[in-house]
Amino acid sequence: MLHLDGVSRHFGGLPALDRVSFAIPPGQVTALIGPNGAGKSTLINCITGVDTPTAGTVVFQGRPITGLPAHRISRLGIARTFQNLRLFPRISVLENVLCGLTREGGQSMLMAMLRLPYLRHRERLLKLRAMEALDRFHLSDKASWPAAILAYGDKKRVELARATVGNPHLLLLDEPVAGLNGEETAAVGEQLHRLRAAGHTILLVEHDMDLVMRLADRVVVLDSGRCIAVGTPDEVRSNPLVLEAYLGQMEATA
Ligand SMILES: Nc1ncnc2c1ncn2[C@@H]1O[C@H](COP(=O)(O)OP(=O)(O)OP(=O)(O)O)[C@@H](O)[C@H]1O
Repeated sequence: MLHLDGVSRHFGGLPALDRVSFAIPPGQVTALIGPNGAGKSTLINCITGVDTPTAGTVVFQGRPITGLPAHRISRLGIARTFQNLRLFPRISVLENVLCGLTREGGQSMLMAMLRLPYLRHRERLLKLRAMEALDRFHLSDKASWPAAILAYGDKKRVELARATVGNPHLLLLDEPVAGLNGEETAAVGEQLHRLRAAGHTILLVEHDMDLVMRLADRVVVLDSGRCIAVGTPDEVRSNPLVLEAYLGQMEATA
C-alpha cells in the first residue's frame, strides 16, 4: 500500500527523521510508536504532504508521492487526523465532516451557483454519508452544533468521522486517544477495532500501549528519527533496543 524508502527530514541540520524505511501492508493496522520527539508526527507530515522529506521516497499504491502538495495526496485517498485538533470551529459538526468528502464533491463554482437538480441530489447524498459517519461515532445528535462548543472527547471523534467518511485507502491517525478519559478511550478503541475488521489500512501513532498492543498487526518503532524495530506487538515488546529507548526517556524525564 505505502512504501517509505530512506525518508529523512532535517530541521536546521538536525535529523528529525533519519533514513526511515518500512512498508504499510494493505488491510492491516501498523502502529508507529516511539518516545517523545522520536519523529512520528514528522513522518505523518511527510507522508501527507504537510511537510517534505529532505531525502528519500514515499510511494503510495505504486506511485511516487514525495513532495506532492497535501491536497493532491488527500485526493489519492490518504486521510488523517491531527494530534492537535484541526476542526473548523465556527461551522457545524456536520459541515466539518462534509469537508472529509471534498474529493468526491468536485463541482465548478458555476454549477454550484446554478444549483442544478442533480447537484442538489448529490448534496443530499453527501450529507447522508456524513450523517452515517457521525452516527458511527455516536455524534448524530450534535450534527448541527458549532464544532467550537463540543467537549474535547467529542472533537476527537469528529476528527475520526471526518477522516473516515470518504472511505480512504489509507488512514493515518495521530494519537486518536490522547487526552481522552478511560471510558472515551475504550469507545474510540472499539471504533478502531471495527475499522480494522472492515479491512481499513491504518497507520496508528499512539502512546497508549494497551491500545497499540491490542490493535496493531505490526509495530514500527522510531527513536531519535531512526527506525529501530519492526515486528509483531510481542516481538517489539521484548526487543532490548525498544526497552532501552523507552528506559532512556524515563531516565531523561525522572
Ligand atoms: N517545524 C520544526 N522545526 C524544528 N524542529 C522540529 C519541527 N518539527 C519537529 N521538529 C523536531 O523534530 C523532532 C521530532 O518531532 P516530532 O513532533 O515528529 O516527534 P514525535 O515523535 O511526534 O513526538 P511526540 O510523541 O512528542 O508527539 C523533535 O526533536 C522536534 O523538536
